[in-house]
Amino acid sequence: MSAAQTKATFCIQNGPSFEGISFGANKCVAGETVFTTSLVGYPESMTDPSYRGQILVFTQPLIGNYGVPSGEARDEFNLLKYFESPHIHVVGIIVAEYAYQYSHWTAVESLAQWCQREGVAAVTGVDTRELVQYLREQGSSLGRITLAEQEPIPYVNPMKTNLVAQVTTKKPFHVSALPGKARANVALIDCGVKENIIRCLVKRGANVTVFPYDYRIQDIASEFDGIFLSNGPGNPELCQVTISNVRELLNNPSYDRIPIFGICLGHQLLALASGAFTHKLKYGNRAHNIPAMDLTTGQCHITSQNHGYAVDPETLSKGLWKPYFVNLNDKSNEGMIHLQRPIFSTQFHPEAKGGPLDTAILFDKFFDNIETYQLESQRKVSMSLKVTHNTGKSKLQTLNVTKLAKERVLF
Ligand SMILES: NC(=O)CC[C@H](N)C(=O)O
Repeated sequence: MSAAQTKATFCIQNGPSFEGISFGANKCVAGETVFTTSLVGYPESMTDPSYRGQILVFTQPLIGNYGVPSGEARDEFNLLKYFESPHIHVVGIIVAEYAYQYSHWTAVESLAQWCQREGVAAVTGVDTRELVQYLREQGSSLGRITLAEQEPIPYVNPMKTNLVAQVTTKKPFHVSALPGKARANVALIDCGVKENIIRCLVKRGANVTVFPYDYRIQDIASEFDGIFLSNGPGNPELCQVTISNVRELLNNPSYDRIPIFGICLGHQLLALASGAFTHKLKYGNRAHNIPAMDLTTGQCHITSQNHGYAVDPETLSKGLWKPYFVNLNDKSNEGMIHLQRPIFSTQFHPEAKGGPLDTAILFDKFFDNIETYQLESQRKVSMSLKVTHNTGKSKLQTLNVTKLAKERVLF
């Protein structure tokens, strides 16, 4: 340890302590301790709003060796090219060995510089094997990082707060498909959406209007060809306002053909809105190689995951919903599908980032549902034209999307 290095202690509430060296912000932090077994993708995981308030332990022993790409870089849709949101959401990270030397053609700074700039604590030199064995035995636990001589701060349980309210866009915003490529208008309820989910929609030709998590989607759903429910942090049961909005949407017979797709928290909220239950998993599933079997085909897909809660499949309302995917490691629920309507959701992340892209086909399935819905709606309009000479108002007339912000509104 050089003179400039600061000692750090990572303590688990009612559990072991680990001594290490700080390479992040000069700050004590507390949160829920979770671990990921992913080998790559630390910039994506750390900027994923679903990790809000957590201390993330990487089981991959060497972290930081490819540095951190630019948070300014944008793609052709004006979406962040390398990050999943503009800022880091974990409060701290724990690694076995921080790579002080980094090298990658996209890197603009080191992981240490990035953590320091973003006010995120980071500790290296921890035996993450021992730590993860403890977490697997005891379950996700509260933890805190204390630096050198600083006073320890109290443990905090972020799962008791409405984290979604912190990460959602504060005002609606709009991301357009490329000129000449638009084929659908999708409303996205932002509970902490990852940039790549928006990209997966716009690159398939959706004009995406993103709404705050508490926006009354049931009042404007008729303006859209499909509804998307995003991923997000925390306990899904604390997101009551979204649950009750989605419930109203589901219960409104005039929307019974509208396609809905939910991912991770979106899946859990859809389940709760439909009357099912969720529960907290012992230590969650955070990895890029989790096998999930499609129960409609028997095919197994390797999936990217990051969640601490799961839907109880036995509580899905029989005759209306059925489980869609199952986790082949722990048999937990990985999705649900409506038996009559074009609605489905997954616990895993088909958009990946990081992780395998095997299940990206589910976005195509959503677009197939959208196309069918568009055809059905056109047929209805032409029938009502014959009967009532209705002018068939074009969609998105009442919502002036051109006036909306073009990226998430943070404050
Ligand atoms: N990635 C997510 O959307 C996570 C969902 C939820 N916060 C959970 O931990 O289960």
